[in-house]
Amino acid sequence: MKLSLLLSQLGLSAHPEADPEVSAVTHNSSWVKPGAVFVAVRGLKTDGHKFIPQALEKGAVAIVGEGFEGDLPVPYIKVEHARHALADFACVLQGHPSRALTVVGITGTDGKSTTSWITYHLLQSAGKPSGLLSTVGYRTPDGVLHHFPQHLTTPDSPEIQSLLRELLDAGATHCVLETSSHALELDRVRGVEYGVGIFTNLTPEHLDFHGDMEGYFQAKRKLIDRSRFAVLNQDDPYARRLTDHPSHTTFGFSAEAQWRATNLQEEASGLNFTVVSPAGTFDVVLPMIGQFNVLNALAAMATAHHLGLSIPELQKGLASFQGIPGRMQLLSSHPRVMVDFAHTPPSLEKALEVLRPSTTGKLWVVVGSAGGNRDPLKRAPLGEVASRLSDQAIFTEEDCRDTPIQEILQEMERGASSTGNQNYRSIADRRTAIQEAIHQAGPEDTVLLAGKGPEDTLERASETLPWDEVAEALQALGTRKPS
Ligand SMILES: CC(=O)N[C@H]1[C@@H](OP(=O)(O)OP(=O)(O)OC[C@H]2O[C@@H](n3ccc(=O)[nH]c3=O)[C@H](O)[C@@H]2O)O[C@H](CO)[C@@H](O)[C@@H]1O[C@H](C)C(=O)N[C@@H](C)C(=O)N[C@H](CCC(=O)O)C(=O)O
Ligand SMILES: Nc1ncnc2c1ncn2[C@@H]1O[C@H](COP(=O)(O)OP(=O)(O)OP(=O)(O)O)[C@@H](O)[C@H]1O
Repeated sequence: MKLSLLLSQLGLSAHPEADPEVSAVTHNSSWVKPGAVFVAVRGLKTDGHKFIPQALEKGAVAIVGEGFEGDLPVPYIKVEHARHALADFACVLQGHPSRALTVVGITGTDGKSTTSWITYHLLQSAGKPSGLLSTVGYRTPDGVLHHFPQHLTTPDSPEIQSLLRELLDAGATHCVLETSSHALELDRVRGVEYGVGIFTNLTPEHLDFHGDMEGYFQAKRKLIDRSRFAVLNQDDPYARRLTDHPSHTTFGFSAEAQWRATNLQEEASGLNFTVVSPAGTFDVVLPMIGQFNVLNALAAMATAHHLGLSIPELQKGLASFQGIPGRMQLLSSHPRVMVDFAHTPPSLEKALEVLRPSTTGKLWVVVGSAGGNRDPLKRAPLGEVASRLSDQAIFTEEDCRDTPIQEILQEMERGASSTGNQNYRSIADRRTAIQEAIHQAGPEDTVLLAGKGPEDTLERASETLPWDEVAEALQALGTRKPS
């Protein structure tokens, strides 16, 4: 697109001296490719204007900024708000893809990824070709999971707009977009037109960035304010403040919620409950662990119903949900084997606490701690949590890198010994440790394989081995003696 056309679509005046062809826009000088417009953003750590020379060296054909003194060999466009300009340029370059998609935005402190994945699955399984952008990666309508080069929940506006374009071109009619408070505050989603906005909950997090809870709430509420339809958690006091939205529904356990769950039963194979809703009263099965997932499922169902799914489609979709790769992923029921990426003491604690109530037999955990310079102080606390909250803990390798594995295992055992329990041992080889746990577990036991989750490598000394935790677990289940 010619720069003059781009500028005219944005209501900015053209530059008579040159009219280059523009192929992309970016705020990061190191990502500039020939033909790109570089937008200099005054950031929290540094000022993008300092990197204009680097952007020019890399082939930028125009510069956008809030104030630059000096001569430039390419057109310079002065704007009041560089982050707005970044998003606006990206929307125009990609042809405003969100206008042709039904976009579902999901925000909240917890449950964004899970709710996003369930919503995507419900839409897909009802035949609505959909895309998904979440912390875990993005999925195209063919179901393939791709990973972002950056590890952000919601990437920057040029990446969002080009992904929405990619999804539209791949035939998507709907897109589920996990929308972080950082993205809302930093205008990464400016120009995205949301059909539905879901608010899961709000508890203290990221207060260094947002200042206080009110600032955090005000950032999150932007999603709801700009969505045509809102899906709000009736059980959450912050979400309840948004019920003045002119077109909304609510979900929760409380009696006032329009979409509510009753008769909840948590079994080894998952959650069974009855949904009472404006669409009707019906039973559902969700193959997930953790009662908070009932709320995530209710939000996803309320959204999918608003977008036209019938009760049988909701029931069928929920029952066939396979979880998020490596996040409390349920692989079998007897014994119940779960793969989860929990690799810090608090996340391991939470995972074991979630599994305990629905474990009728023993609770096993296989867990390691990374080597190299990766947080050596967490090794003993991980051992302590594993021993305190499980019945049988097996300590093993987890990317030990150049640290001798025995050193890591001794630290984990030292932490475990502080509980006074005798319920732990170490098996250095991860494959053997997984086999041992799965082979020894009784049919009513739960085995949590923690720490690796969806990672695809295992780093051992100077070697990087290919690794697939789910495949390892399935292999061990396949060689288990029938019980
Ligand atoms: C705190 C935060 O969100 N920071 C974001 C912010 O960065 P910033 O303003 O500090 O940027 P800066 O480092 O000061 O640099 C200023 C400008 O100079 C540019 N620059 C800098 C260096 C250089 O060599 N060349 C260059 O062009 C930068 O690209 C930037 O445009 O603006 C950047 C551009 O939009 C973002 O990429 C960056 O996200 C950083 C990478 C980040 O880690 N963010 C995390 C905290 C985040 O956003 N997390 C949320 C949610 C997490 C959750 O819910 O758990 C997420 O959506 O992932
Ligand atoms: N609705 C919920 N309410 C409270 N806690 C939840 C809820 N859903 C999930 N959790 C907890 O939060 C953890 C993270 O869930 P999820 O990945 O869905 O959240 P998230 O907001 O997307 O976070 P992230 O962006 O890090 O993925 C889960 O492992 C679970 O322990």
